[in-house]
Amino acid sequence: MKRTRVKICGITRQEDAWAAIDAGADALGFVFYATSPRAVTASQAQAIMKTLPPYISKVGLFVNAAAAEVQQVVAETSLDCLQFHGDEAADYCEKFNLPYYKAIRVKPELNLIQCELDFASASALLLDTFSEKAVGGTGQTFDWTLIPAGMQKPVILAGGLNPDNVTQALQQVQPYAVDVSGGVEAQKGIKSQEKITAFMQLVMQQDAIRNRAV
Ligand SMILES: O=C(O)c1ccccc1NCC(=O)[C@H](O)[C@H](O)COP(=O)(O)O
Repeated sequence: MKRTRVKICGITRQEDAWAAIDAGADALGFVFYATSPRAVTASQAQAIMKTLPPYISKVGLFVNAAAAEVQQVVAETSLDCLQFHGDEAADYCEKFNLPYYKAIRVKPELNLIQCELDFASASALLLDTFSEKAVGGTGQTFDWTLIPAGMQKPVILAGGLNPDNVTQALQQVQPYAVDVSGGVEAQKGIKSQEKITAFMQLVMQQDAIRNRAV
């Protein structure tokens, strides 16, 4: 029985965290990147994290942050995992004694098999949309045919997913997990309970169809 994991990223409010958990999400993302409209401080994030039940993964997102900044956030929060969304190298990502995902902003000329080798220590690769305008949270999809068959690491599909396109994404890519932020928002930084629920139901529906077929 296969199940697609779901991370809801860009959590800024306790009620949004709980809307995601109640709908069945596996992981919550907290953005520690000051220029993002979804940015939280360590103390804001920890105030939310301490209300969460067990078995929900708390992921801290950083973009080219100084190592000391990451260390401080790790010390002040109960993060389970780190997500590096900038140009970080593997030896930097490995410094923090926590599992990490490396976000790769996909472009046609990029060799994703080489990325898996470059980030051999990563728990997963998170494939997101490349944009000149923003490092992440673009709300735009990328060309999923650029993902090669036979990737060895778990693939977390991100970038512009929403209730209108997640079914097609799951059918086409069959990723280990999907990651969504803007597609389940009412406005930037504020999640919509209805959109989260719709998104989760579609993922579960697709999993049920896939499991019936095998
Ligand atoms: O959300 C942001 O503002 C952000 C800023 C800088 C780097 C990454 C950022 N977000 C990444 C995510 O929320 C997700 O991991 C993923 O990229 C999905 O975003 P979206 O396209 O909005 O679904």
